[in-house]
Amino acid sequence: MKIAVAGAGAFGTALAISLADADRDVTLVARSQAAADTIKIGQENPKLSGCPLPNSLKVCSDIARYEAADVILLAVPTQKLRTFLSDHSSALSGKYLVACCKGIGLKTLTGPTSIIAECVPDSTPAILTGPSFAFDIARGLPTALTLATSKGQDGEVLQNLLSTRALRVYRSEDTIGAELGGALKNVIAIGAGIAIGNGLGDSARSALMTRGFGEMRQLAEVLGAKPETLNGLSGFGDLALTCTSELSRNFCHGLAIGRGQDPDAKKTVEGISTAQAVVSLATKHDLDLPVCSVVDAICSGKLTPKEALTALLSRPLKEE
Ligand SMILES: NC(=O)C1=CN([C@@H]2O[C@H](COP(=O)(O)OP(=O)(O)OC[C@H]3O[C@@H](n4cnc5c(N)ncnc54)[C@H](OP(=O)(O)O)[C@@H]3O)[C@@H](O)[C@H]2O)C=CC1
Ligand SMILES: O=C(CO)COP(=O)(O)O
Repeated sequence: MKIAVAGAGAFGTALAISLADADRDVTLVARSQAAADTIKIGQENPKLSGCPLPNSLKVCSDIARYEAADVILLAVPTQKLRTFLSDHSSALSGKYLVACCKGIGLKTLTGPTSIIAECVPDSTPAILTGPSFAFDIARGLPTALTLATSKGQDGEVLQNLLSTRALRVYRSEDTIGAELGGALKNVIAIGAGIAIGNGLGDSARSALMTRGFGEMRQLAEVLGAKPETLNGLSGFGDLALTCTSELSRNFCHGLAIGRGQDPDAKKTVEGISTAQAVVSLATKHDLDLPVCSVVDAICSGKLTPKEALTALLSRPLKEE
């Protein structure tokens, strides 16, 4: 099967390297010829420097590659996914479309697989998610991910295609649970970064992670996820990674805020828009999600970290 990777950022490039290393027929499709040339000439992507491309990896900006492919990995940020799919819907029809992004679309408050189904109705939507930094995947370090698609047979095809000797893909039919786990953990990771940056300590981080995980499960269940999916790689697994590593952009965004510094606005930090989406979903479904709400309030400048801490600590005491 032919694979095309849409979105020549850090994650798309890492997946393309890993699959080319495993002898898959894979093409990385950059947004512009200039971006493709930069990658080809340097034999590495400046967005993933230090990770050389294997010779077998094809790089181009030719969207005809989507028509020629059987499977397209969508490694564009979630808020850009709808535009990308709408712009290329005819080339993408009839394909396996595997979202590799972690977020909730602000327009419809739905995850990537719903956005795919809406924009390219005759495709097979799937999501690849779970604890994995682009650098780890590109360097062939052991990684385990979840591949979720609503039909088991399609899941098996994709599981076999995307697994390599180092990258172990587990299958699920719970697309909603898998995509919500990956999206929501970014919000909690920003909160964990704020706590650490603000000098609140590891115990505070653990409290935020645990209470935040409860909010992830609560919202996901209301939206139709299976609770056990949140306990797996795409939920708990990715939460643990992202809340504890300075390789995470979401965690580092929080760290900067907690330290009173300006976060790097050029980085892809999915948790900011996801926090906004979560607040809208909480209102719609009448849910109390205090950790996600204060993260959104801090990111949008409505609360300072100190005010957010006071708000959380002064909530009424309750049973766990
Ligand atoms: N980096 C990581 O370690 C991991 C990332 N992810 C997820 O992967 C997704 C992408 O993140 P990541 O690769 O790191 O982000 P990057 O910022 O490194 O890359 C995003 C890429 O998407 C491209 N892009 C944006 N809009 C379009 C479009 N309309 N058409 C084509 N390309 C487009 C950008 O191109 P341009 O520069 O021209 O705008 C850029 O190359 C996120 O959802 C993230 O959560 C998941 C696991 C790990
Ligand atoms: O999703 C990731 C790890 O699984 C990457 O996290 P960041 O987007 O925060 O860098």
